[in-house]
Amino acid sequence: MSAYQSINPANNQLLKAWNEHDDAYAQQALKTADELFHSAWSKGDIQPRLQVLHRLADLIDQRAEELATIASKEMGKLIGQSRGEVKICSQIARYYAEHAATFLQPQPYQSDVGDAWLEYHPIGVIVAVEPWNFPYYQLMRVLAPNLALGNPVLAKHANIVPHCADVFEKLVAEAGAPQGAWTNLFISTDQVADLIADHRVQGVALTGSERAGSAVAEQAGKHLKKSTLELGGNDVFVVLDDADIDEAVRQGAQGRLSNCGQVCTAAKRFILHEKIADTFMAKFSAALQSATPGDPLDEKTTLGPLSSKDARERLVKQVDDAVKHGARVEFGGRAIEGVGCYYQPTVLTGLTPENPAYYQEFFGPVAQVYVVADDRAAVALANDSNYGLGGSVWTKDITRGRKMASQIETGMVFINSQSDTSAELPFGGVKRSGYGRELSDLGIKEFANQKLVVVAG
Ligand SMILES: NC(=O)C1=CN([C@@H]2O[C@H](COP(=O)(O)OP(=O)(O)OC[C@H]3O[C@@H](n4cnc5c(N)ncnc54)[C@H](OP(=O)(O)O)[C@@H]3O)[C@@H](O)[C@H]2O)C=CC1
Ligand SMILES: CCCCCC(=O)O
Repeated sequence: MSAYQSINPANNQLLKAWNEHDDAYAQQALKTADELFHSAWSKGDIQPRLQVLHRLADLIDQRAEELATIASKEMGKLIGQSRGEVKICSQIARYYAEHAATFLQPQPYQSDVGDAWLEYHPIGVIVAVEPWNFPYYQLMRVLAPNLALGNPVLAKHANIVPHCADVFEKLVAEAGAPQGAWTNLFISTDQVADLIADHRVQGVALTGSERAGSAVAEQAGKHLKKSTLELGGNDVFVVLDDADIDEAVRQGAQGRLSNCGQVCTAAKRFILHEKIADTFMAKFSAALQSATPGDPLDEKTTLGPLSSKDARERLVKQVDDAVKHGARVEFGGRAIEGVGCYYQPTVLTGLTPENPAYYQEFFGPVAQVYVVADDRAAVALANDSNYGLGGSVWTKDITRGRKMASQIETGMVFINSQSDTSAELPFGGVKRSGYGRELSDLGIKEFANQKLVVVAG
């Protein structure tokens, strides 16, 4: 049976098994992509490439409901959230269509050596290895900047979202991109390693687990290829004593439950100032427990399933282990019996550094809650993590919030908002959350040859 299967996690029904691609197919895809890189498409005028992105954005807008429905059926995201993901994909495509030419303008450097400037050139074929949790957004974050720059991309998507992978490839072709600009490959991890080793591949972008990131980055490093990694996160949601409690509760519950908690930048560790902890917990608990499980395609559903049986089994074991090591379940803590991969909204307290779960990301509707006495303790707890992706701080005193944001060791911090993403904002982390930045002017330069040219004075 193929590794690539569309299975609806709301009812565990097999929708379709997709044929895997063999080595010959992957090699042909690489040959086509490399030939495209050496053509006028990649090295010539940027405008034809930007026109494709404009048309892609329009196509996505026109087919938004079809695309959203495919994603919700294949990985369980609530239909409204799938619509939101599709919308940001067209935003990203349009953003690079409108701004890439400016980002890639030669940048002058003042120098006594002579008249100096930096040029931005594509480097070649890029491999993209992407996860299921945002089945279109993760692909668009790589496609848009690299298509604008001129790097062809070979994409290996997660094996549980093949329909999303297939329809994305078809959309890019329908938007007018030549064959080789974006190729979806239903291949194995070994075949990914073979591609990374090939001299025609110049870089690899991965979003996913530390395990996958470590394996892919090792292969990239071994073959001296540039890589970017966007891995897990264990983001804090710090609520200080002067916070807007009701808004913090609304966004904290939304953040923990969105996409059934399967978001790398979701609020996961709730750090509450002791003066407001009881008030926040009462409202937060009510908000989490009010979530109603159901069919992700039903607008009334507020709690979808986890993405797969494996994802739920992992979460069940992870919470059970946390309890074995001393964590307290304030409520939830169990799989929801019945059809589908559902899990109860859960709050864990009493986690100490001696409990392995203290350092773990819960990729599901499971919140860790901590109470602290002051800002210093909040920062110390926030930074006691192997991850460094995002985080949010809630306070009416913006100076206080900015100070804390600067002290939290992550790649992104939001003040008075849950973590978010938008095409114009750099996205990425530090520590075991990976390296590199996607989106914004930074994302288009990660796989660019930033070439210095100097005319001697
Ligand atoms: N940062 C983020 O946005 C995300 C983070 N995660 C993290 O990953 C954890 C597990 O999720 P999971 O779905 O297993 O994510 P994985 O990391 O296993 O999958 C992400 C992608 O990497 C691929 N992959 C996995 N191992 C290798 C390898 N050795 N070489 C090449 N490609 C590889 C997967 O392919 P295949 O599907 O075929 O295995 C998939 O395309 C989550 O609990 C969460 O912590 C998960 C999703 C998104
Ligand atoms: C809306 C936030 C997107 C986060 C993408 C991720 O989980 O990697």
